[in-house]
Amino acid sequence: MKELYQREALQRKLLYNKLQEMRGNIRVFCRCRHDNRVSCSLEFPNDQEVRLPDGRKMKFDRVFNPHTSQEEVFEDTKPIITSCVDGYNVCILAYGQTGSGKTFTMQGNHQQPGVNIRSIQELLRICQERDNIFFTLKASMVEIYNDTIQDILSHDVNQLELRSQGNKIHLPGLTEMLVENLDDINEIMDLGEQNRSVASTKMNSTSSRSHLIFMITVEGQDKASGAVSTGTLTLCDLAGSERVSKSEAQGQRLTEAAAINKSLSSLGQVFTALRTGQLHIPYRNSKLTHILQPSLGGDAKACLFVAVSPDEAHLSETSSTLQFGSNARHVALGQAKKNVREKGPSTAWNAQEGKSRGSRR
Ligand SMILES: Nc1ncnc2c1ncn2[C@@H]1O[C@H](COP(=O)(O)OP(=O)(O)OP(=O)(O)O)[C@@H](O)[C@H]1O
Repeated sequence: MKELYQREALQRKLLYNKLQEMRGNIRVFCRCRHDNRVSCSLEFPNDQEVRLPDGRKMKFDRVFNPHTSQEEVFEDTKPIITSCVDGYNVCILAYGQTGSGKTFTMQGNHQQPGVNIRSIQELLRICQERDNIFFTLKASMVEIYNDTIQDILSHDVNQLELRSQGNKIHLPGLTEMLVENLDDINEIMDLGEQNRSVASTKMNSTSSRSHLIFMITVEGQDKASGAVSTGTLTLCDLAGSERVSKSEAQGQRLTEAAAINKSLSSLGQVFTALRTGQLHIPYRNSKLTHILQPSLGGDAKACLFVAVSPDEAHLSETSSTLQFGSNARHVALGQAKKNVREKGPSTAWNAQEGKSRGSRR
């Protein structure tokens, strides 16, 4: 009986995912962080609902309670992420107030790696498995601080200008690093972390006051047909979403908070415009939404993590974070399209060309 129920539940879940995929809905996952210093103010009646102390229930595509492991979180995200190997643009965003577990979910730590590292590992595994295709993985990392974009993998942490052409965006001078194995991943992560802390010290700020965007481009050339597919995975750890009035910010902190609020509300406006089918989508209202345009612009797949604290003291932020996620669930990007070119010279670097580090776009 139990087995039958589990099979049916799995079947329902697969059908639901298929339907969401056809509509192109943004998948929204809610994760409540673990914190043994406080008792949890939220309840989790099942794996799709969260109940607030006032009795309100919010529904998401998946709810992860404070005891959910990094492995379990990744398992549910994996199918979306790995579709970039087939030429889709995929975007994963983490939204929530400071300290709610966004960085833990995305970056994690050495013992409990998060979505970022697990994603590249999984992409490398799939690329190795498909031996009829030459794959090239390249990684870039940028930080958006006070509406300026900084290249976190360049040694002098260059400031970058954003150029756009239709739905495409370009960041001339952006550092791209070739990823071939686990050592490359660790090297890139370490360099990013080091440069990020140098940059934030220079700016007298903390890294949680900026948005971190990690991009992985997967280019594959079919050895037989020559067709080339290009997929991009954009992993975005957003700055904390708390309100200025609550943080009582002044001076530089106030400027930072205002830039964060502006960019996060631009993100909300983009979601609203997409949800209500407006002709004009205001991507250019902030660097954050502008850089994310190809990932939210109609032919991509997107997944939003809303991270919340279990602490009763943060209930009002928790409630507004959950509301943000709930609104995003109704955003339909349209059915995702693959980026595949028939035959043609690949820009993919294959093994014979050797390793090109720190090459530029
Ligand atoms: N699910 C979890 N299990 C165990 N510890 C967690 C979990 N989520 C977060 N933490 C811990 O809580 C602390 C704050 O988390 P984290 O830095 O990820 O928050 P954040 O939302 O990214 O904050 P900020 O906006 O300041 O960057 C960290 O010490 C982190 O290790």
